[in-house]
Amino acid sequence: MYKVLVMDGISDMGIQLLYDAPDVEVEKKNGLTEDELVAIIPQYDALLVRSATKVTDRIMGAGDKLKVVGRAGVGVDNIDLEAATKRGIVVINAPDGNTIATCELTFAMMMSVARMIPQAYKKTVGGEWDRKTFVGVELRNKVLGVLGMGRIGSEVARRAKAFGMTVLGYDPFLTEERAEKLGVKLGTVNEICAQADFITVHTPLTSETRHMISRPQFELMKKGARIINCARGGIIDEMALVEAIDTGIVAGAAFDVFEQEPPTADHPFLNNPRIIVTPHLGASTVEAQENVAIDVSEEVLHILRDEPFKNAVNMPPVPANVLNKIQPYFGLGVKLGEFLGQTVEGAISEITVSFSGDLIDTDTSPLTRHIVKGVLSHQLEGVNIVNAMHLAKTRGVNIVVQTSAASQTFTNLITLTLKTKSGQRTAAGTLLAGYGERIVQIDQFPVDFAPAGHLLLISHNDKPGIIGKVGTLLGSNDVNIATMQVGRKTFGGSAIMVLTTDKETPKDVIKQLEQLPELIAVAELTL
Ligand SMILES: NC(=O)C1=CN([C@@H]2O[C@H](COP(=O)(O)OP(=O)(O)OC[C@H]3O[C@@H](n4cnc5c(N)ncnc54)[C@H](O)[C@@H]3O)[C@@H](O)[C@H]2O)C=CC1
Ligand SMILES: O=C(O)C(=O)COP(=O)(O)O
Repeated sequence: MYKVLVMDGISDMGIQLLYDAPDVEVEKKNGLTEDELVAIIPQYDALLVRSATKVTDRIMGAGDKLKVVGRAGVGVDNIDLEAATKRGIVVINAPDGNTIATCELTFAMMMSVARMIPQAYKKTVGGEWDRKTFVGVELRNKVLGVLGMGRIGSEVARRAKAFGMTVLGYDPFLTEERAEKLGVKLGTVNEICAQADFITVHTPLTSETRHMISRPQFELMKKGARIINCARGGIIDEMALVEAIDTGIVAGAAFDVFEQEPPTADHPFLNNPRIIVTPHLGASTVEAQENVAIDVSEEVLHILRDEPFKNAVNMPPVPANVLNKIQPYFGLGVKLGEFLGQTVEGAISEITVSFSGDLIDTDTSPLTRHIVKGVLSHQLEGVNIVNAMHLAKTRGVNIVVQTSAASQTFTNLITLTLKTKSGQRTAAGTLLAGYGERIVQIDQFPVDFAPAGHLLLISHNDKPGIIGKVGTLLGSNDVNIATMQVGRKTFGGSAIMVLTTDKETPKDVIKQLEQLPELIAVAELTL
């Protein structure tokens, strides 16, 4: 039974999938301190959060069983990604579910700041009928600057066109073509600051975007500019904004997010009549909360059940067309890695993976992760596809990936070579239509067996009677042979024997096998 801890008031409707899962037990908690989380996290396999819970290195370090941290939302700045990656914890988010909610809040904020609705409301309910103070501005014919043209920024730009606004956009990944499609003119941050009547930011908070709008940008702005931040506190320099309001450059600002959340009671935004604020409500709609919770629950279930999942924040994304092509090879990749990893002794200095046949024209890096995971899993605990490459790198293992011309014999072939101090070993595997995963080469010997169950890998000299001796010895020790494969290059030369047995061969039987004069080496492998 997997235990999932759900924090931060994630939508119950959205996580119904988890409640319904027969192999999952859900617990909901709120407002735990780091210490409290550290104390209880060892029981859980998955942790689900919104932005309130800071998922620190300490918490993940204590999460002995923790496989996945799910963020029911976009921003993962509250999760220590590096700490997760080094521990092999998958971090997933739900990037699409709250786009519209946040875009619509941005518009609500833009209109509120243009017409001073919150200020007018406050006076009116206070008994004052003040129609003079609240003369606003229209959006029509104004210039809107959008910094960050991703999901939310693009939706904001679309809607702004309907309001008759001219939209200027900045995003390092925005092509001229896409900008044209959206009806957006491209500009630099400074150009946009100089021309816009309204500026809204929709980037993540990174070292590049921190204080992207600060004193120098405010100095460029038109008198009367209005600023909106429904993305992340810190993208706009809060103190510089207050100054720009005091000096009359900025006429008004609307902030949903703060550099520190919640802000302290003496935060200068909280009693400034030109600044309106909300408590990080961008994603807070019934629809968005349901969407993000559904998305994250689906992915969490996949990860817990070891099923393929779409996207992880701490792993490069895999496009659907690539995934469709290489996913069938994941199992083979892991098995091949596990198989060969068990045949070598001592530290591995190099892992070489060579793809041929159907696998040459596609991005095979996700498959390489599976192979490396398989190789390392015999030597290291807790290795998975998230941390496999990281663990290999930190242990100084060189990973070489090659493609070779189409295989003559097989439609697809993965060849794996492991280098250690004492030499190198190679194995190749293929996915054979109708037969599934097969290992078809060990070192220089052709073989053909399914990489599963208990295996005995025997190197020997090709002499008459050797197969009988091995069979008799195993049989007399009650080890039943399920399949047997013998590979040799030349008559009477060195050869290899791969046996699958119905149960693990006891250590003392391996010792007896090793004493047969024709045998060079015996290895017991379990896959
Ligand atoms: N207030 C709230 O409750 C919510 C806030 N957000 C925040 O809104 C922001 C945007 O979210 P999405 O549009 O979903 O993300 P997204 O990833 O689709 O878009 C972000 C865009 O910012 C761009 N970008 C990155 N660095 C940049 C730079 N230096 N200058 C200009 N552009 C840059 C990226 O290229 C990308 O296109 C995120 O910070 C997210 O956490 C999202 C949902 C709710
Ligand atoms: O998705 C995001 O990035 C958000 O900021 C939403 O945060 P929340 O889930 O409402 O705490």
